[in-house]
Amino acid sequence: MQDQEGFPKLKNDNLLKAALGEPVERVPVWIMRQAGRYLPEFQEIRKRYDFFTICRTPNIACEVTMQPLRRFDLDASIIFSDILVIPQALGLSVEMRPNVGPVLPEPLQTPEDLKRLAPKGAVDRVAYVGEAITMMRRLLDGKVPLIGFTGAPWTLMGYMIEGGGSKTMSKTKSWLLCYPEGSEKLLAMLTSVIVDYLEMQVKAGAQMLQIFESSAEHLTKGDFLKWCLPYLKDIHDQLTLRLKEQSVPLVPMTLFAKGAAHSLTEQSTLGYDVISLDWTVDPVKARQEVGPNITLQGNFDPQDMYKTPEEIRALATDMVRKFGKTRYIANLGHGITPQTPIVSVEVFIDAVHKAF
Ligand SMILES: Cc1c2[nH]c(c1CCC(=O)O)Cc1[nH]c(c(CCC(=O)O)c1C)Cc1[nH]c(c(CCC(=O)O)c1C)Cc1[nH]c(c(C)c1CCC(=O)O)C2
Repeated sequence: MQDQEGFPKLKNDNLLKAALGEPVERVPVWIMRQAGRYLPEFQEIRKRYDFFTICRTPNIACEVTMQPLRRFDLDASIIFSDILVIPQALGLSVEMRPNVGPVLPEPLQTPEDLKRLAPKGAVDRVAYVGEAITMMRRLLDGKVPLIGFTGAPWTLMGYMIEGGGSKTMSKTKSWLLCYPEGSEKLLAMLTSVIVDYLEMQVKAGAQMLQIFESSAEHLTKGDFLKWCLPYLKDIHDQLTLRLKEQSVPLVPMTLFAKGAAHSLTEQSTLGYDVISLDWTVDPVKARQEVGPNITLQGNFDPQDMYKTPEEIRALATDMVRKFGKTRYIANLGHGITPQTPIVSVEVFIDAVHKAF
């Protein structure tokens, strides 16, 4: 592991400039889940290896991270991994079943089960993510910046209690109601491990960080403010403090709270440089709510990637012009879906770059 120094010089820094509000040569664009099942070359690798084997093997993780960069004129890379490596590091088993998604066969049932979790040493059990990040920085040779990421506490808590994805999150919501103290304890434990994990990623070479609160959409505004926001603030503040204490340069941080457009103003007070939006939010309205000093990211509807190239070009151009050239990073409003045509991605990226 090493500090940011000693890596190849960055050639395309539009992403980092946009995050910090500096002028850009072109609007930077990347795609959530850009390394994934819509790419035939990913499917090929996936036939040969189990999902978490790919995550745990730095040279395979790097190969997969590189795949979309070979095809597309992207302005960022994101290290190949998954948010569920943290529940795994805490001691829960997680399987990735093809066409089903993640399954945790022994989820947490009551706060008694918190005893089964091992926060001590958890970050050491995801050291392979740091190794992949360091290896990737060398392979990238400064082509584009490398983003590290984590799931946010509420989203991870949901998978750990539901035992997988859930349409309602009813078990997790009943924890909030029946075991408020146990819920707080779990969220605080996750926050602490996440701060260690992000610190490790920055030291390994991550040049920007994204926090995925993908399951915010299940909560009312009141519950989002109570069960997500304080932990998201802690993650930002504790990580910042920790890096400053060690004189490690800070990196821009992005918050993606899917379905939490009801609280954009509140999100903008947490200290994050970038707020990532899902597709339900109007760009102009989002800008009014967060003010001029936050960068916005998003928010093309992933389903619009199934429209014709002409329609995609028109919609993407319109989106980028509404957000404006500065303080903006183009992306989808959520992950790209498996059947998306490759040509849609090409047209989307080209439209972003040509919008101004
Ligand atoms: C909720 C969540 C997960 N994982 C992630 C989130 C937050 C983002 C979001 O909300 O989409 C984050 C994630 N997962 C993956 C990445 C890789 C980096 C990248 O963006 O290219 C990232 C950033 C790889 C992946 N993670 C997963 C795949 C597909 C797995 C396979 O090959 O079977 C990939 C490439 C599997 C996964 N992992 C997860 C689910 C629900 C699923 C199944 C659904 C799906 O496949 O899209 C948990």
